[in-house]
Amino acid sequence: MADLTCDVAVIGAGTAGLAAERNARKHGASTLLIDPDFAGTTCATVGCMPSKLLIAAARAAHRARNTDLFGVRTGEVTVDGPAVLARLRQERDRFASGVRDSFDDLPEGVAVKARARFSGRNSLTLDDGRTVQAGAVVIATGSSPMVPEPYAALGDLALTNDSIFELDDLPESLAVIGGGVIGLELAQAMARLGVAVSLFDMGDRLAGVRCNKVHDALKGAMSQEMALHLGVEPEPSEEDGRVRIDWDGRHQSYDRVLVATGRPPNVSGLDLSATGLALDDKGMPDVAADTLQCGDSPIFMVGDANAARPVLHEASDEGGIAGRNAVAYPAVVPSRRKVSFTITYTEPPLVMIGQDPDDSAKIGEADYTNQGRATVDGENVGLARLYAAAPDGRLIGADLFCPGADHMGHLLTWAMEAGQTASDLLDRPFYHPTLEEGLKGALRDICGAVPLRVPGDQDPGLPPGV
Ligand SMILES: Cc1cc2nc3c(=O)[nH]c(=O)nc-3n(C[C@H](O)[C@H](O)[C@H](O)COP(=O)(O)OP(=O)(O)OC[C@H]3O[C@@H](n4cnc5c(N)ncnc54)[C@H](O)[C@@H]3O)c2cc1C
Ligand SMILES: NC(=O)c1ccc[n+]([C@@H]2O[C@H](COP(=O)([O-])OP(=O)(O)OC[C@H]3O[C@@H](n4cnc5c(N)ncnc54)[C@H](O)[C@@H]3O)[C@@H](O)[C@H]2O)c1
Repeated sequence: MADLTCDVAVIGAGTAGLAAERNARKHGASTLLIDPDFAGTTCATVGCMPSKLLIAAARAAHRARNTDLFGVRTGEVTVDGPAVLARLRQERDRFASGVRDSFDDLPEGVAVKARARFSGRNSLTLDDGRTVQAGAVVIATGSSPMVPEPYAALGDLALTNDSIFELDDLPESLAVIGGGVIGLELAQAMARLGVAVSLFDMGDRLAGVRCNKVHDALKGAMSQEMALHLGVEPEPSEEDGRVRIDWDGRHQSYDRVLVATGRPPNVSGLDLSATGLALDDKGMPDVAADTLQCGDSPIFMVGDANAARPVLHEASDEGGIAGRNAVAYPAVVPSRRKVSFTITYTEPPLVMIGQDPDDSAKIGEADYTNQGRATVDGENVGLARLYAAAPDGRLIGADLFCPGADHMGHLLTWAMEAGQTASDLLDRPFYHPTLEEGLKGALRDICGAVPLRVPGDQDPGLPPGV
């Protein structure tokens, strides 16, 4: 006899799990939300929010140091590391406590403070010895930093996103291992805060950028702010209380090392083999993207745990879809998934939207190195590449590394969601002088290549600098 029973058990009280539990309860289910800590989400505590707070401080320092261009003299700019980190933690703690307050709104008995593992398809064992029998289970256990053994052996000298925001002061020097999203965002922020940063990646691509031209622009910009070592195998060791990195017959010492080599899903402690699901060589079941169901089982997998779209808004969407389907099981209903959209908060931001362009795609390009508004603001760097399907000219994807890419990326994603063409977008008003105006050239390229109507009553000239 199980100690606890419910219609839907959700494992993990992060963004995805909270959404799943909420939606299952909204659809009439009795629910349990199981988490060992209820500490707040990864996003609020060690992810999106503290990293963006660090980036905000870095932006302030960078702007303060770069006023001469405008004839504005500020004198020497100093960065007070403890003050930067104190503000970061103060705001971060407010975000995290907001999430923790939301746990108090859960109905009596829903929150179960324990670590869960499967003992069968519909049954869980908790680390306090209790058992749970559920009609359906949603796995929302998130992901954790992977720390390769030689870095783990460095003890406190090795940082991850779990520990870097707890530092009392900024290090003088930092090696960053991994040029993925986390490595890139934090490396640039640290460099702008005055830390001497070297970034190492065993691959040749930063942040998985798919477009060569965009990658060249990103790499060029980053290499001006940090020492960039791509396609190398860094080997760490401890030397006189510091971190020594050896690579390609060279070596250098750093105060600390940030390990940003990926965040695999938290599945190893779940005993998924007890579910009878077929598992791949990474121990992962097959998860349907439109229902979040594992095979035809009553088990659903959402957020970073399924490793498909490990960003916040997708974790939230997936939780919602799985929560509803867990109640409806076995009559699950597929949901339309949104156009994929990621922003890496470098400066300028790096944005990837939608599909890879195949050979038939029509491509438009906008150069921001001489664009009007970007030049006015002294931020003229990078480019935007837009992809459209032939023969109709529908926008299907984009890669941007340019000022304002985080905002323009939203406009483009929304246009793709609406099935709009390059011509449709050109029919919209473009204010002057804006970064959005820069996209006009790319949209016209696509209209010419498809070919597609360039709105007939539109002046083909461009205002200064566009
Ligand atoms: C440094 C960093 C910066 C980021 N920046 C951004 C950003 O700017 N924008 C963006 O969109 N995304 C960003 N992300 C990604 C985003 O934070 C994640 O995609 C999102 O938080 C994942 O939510 P989740 O619910 O899947 O996992 P989590 O919030 O991690 O929740 C998982 C929960 O499962 C619990 N758990 C684990 N195992 C068990 C078990 N066996 N039993 C019970 N409970 C368990 C954990 O305690 C945890 O509470 C960032 C991530 C990082 C690390
Ligand atoms: N702005 C955002 O939305 C945002 C910000 C941060 C993180 N995230 C999420 O967090 C996830 C994890 O990010 P991440 O940057 O940790 O992982 P990642 O998988 O994006 O990048 C890891 C990098 O580390 C390199 N690497 C792995 N092992 C190595 C080794 N031993 N030596 C040298 N290089 C090595 C890989 O080649 C890769 O480039 C991302 O997929 C992203 O979804 C999102």
